Amino acid sequence: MAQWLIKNGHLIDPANGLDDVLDIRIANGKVAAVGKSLSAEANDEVIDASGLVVSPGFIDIHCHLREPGQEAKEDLLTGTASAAAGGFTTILTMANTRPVIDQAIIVAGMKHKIQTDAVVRVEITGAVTKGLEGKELSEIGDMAQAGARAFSDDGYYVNDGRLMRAALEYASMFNLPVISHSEDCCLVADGVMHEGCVSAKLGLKGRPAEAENIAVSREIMLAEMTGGHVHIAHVSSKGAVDLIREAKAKGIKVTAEVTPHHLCLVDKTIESFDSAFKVNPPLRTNEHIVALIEGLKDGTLDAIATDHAPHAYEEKDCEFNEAPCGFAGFETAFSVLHSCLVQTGQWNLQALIHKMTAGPAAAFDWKDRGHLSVGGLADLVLIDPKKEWVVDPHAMLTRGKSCPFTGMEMVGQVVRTMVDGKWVYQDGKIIRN
Ligand SMILES: NC(=O)N[C@@H](CC(=O)O)C(=O)O
Ligand SMILES: [Zn+2]
Repeated sequence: MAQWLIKNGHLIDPANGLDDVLDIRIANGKVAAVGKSLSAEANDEVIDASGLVVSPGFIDIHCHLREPGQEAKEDLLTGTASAAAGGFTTILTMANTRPVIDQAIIVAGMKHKIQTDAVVRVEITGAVTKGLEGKELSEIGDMAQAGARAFSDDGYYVNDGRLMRAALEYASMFNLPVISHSEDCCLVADGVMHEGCVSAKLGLKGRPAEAENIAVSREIMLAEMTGGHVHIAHVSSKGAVDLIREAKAKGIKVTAEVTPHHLCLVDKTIESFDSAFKVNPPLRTNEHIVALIEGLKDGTLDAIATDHAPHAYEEKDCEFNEAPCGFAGFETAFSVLHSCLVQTGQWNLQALIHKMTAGPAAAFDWKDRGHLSVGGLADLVLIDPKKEWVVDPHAMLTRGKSCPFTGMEMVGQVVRTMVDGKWVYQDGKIIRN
């Protein structure tokens, strides 16, 4: 197996408190050494990482790989290639597939397919309810035993509080989180964008922030009642941030994530009627963005998650009201946040890397990921923090070519990704080992 000595990079490993120019040696798929001026051993291939940032591989706890069943949108090959290009070495894929991942046998089938097709580590979410129908609990225990790492009906709120309570109780027996897509179904009904001045002006039906706040409060109360771990997906409202902050202070087991698009885009973009901006929960306003950034800074929000939700271009290429929600997110995530929040002085690179590595790992208690400890997994990325590029979805590896960041100028990009001690991505290309 190849051995690597990556020299002179700016190594940022928040879990280990490292932020310095350091060398790192990789051997046998593990981190063999981290330190100043390490000397190459026989068989080491030396990489000069001067000017580059070396980070633990990113962890995405919310994505949609569309397999099984919707391969026109994405599959394990294209989805994990896209993840590798974005610097993600572990991703958690959601259960809203066809068929829905709601039985142990489907989890097992996915695990098998992942072994042959995936270039990054893929973890699996099982559905909370059978067929995501919100009527009957799925076989949570069986799926946990088959290797599911979380449970979620993402795409839908589990409207029946009794089912959500039971899901939290069962999942907690396996120490696994239940991930909530928190939007009250009745309040969002057929809304297509954030409810506010812009939706009123455009005459489009709204999804109020209150729908999210109400949904989040129930989840917090059920987590307190059951002692289970609830994780709030794609937090987008100020009210939700406040509720989660309060719940954490009380010691309730709640964790939360925020997406790059909710941090960097507002509802006003929809004045173009471009369906690339259509997503659930919807893009909101600056007031919400300020609260989300505050939530990241004070630890209320544990992780950045992409909610990579690709659709075939033809599906998105239609009237705003008719278009499906969501878009690809892996290949823009780091660059968008680096350009939009770090370059503008609102945040710093160390904190951004923390929320993409140690943050998600700690939220889901994935102890072997999100750090570059000696003896640990060699999952890492090299980032060129100065690289300038323009977002062009047609140059991306995902099949989801509709992207709300199209044409935006970026500063900073992932240039190499290593999983398990092997390079899987370099300068625009996937390396299949
Ligand atoms: N976020 C979205 O707008 N869409 C997601 C579902 C989801 O995460 O809610 C999808 O699967 O397309
Ligand atoms: Zn969702």
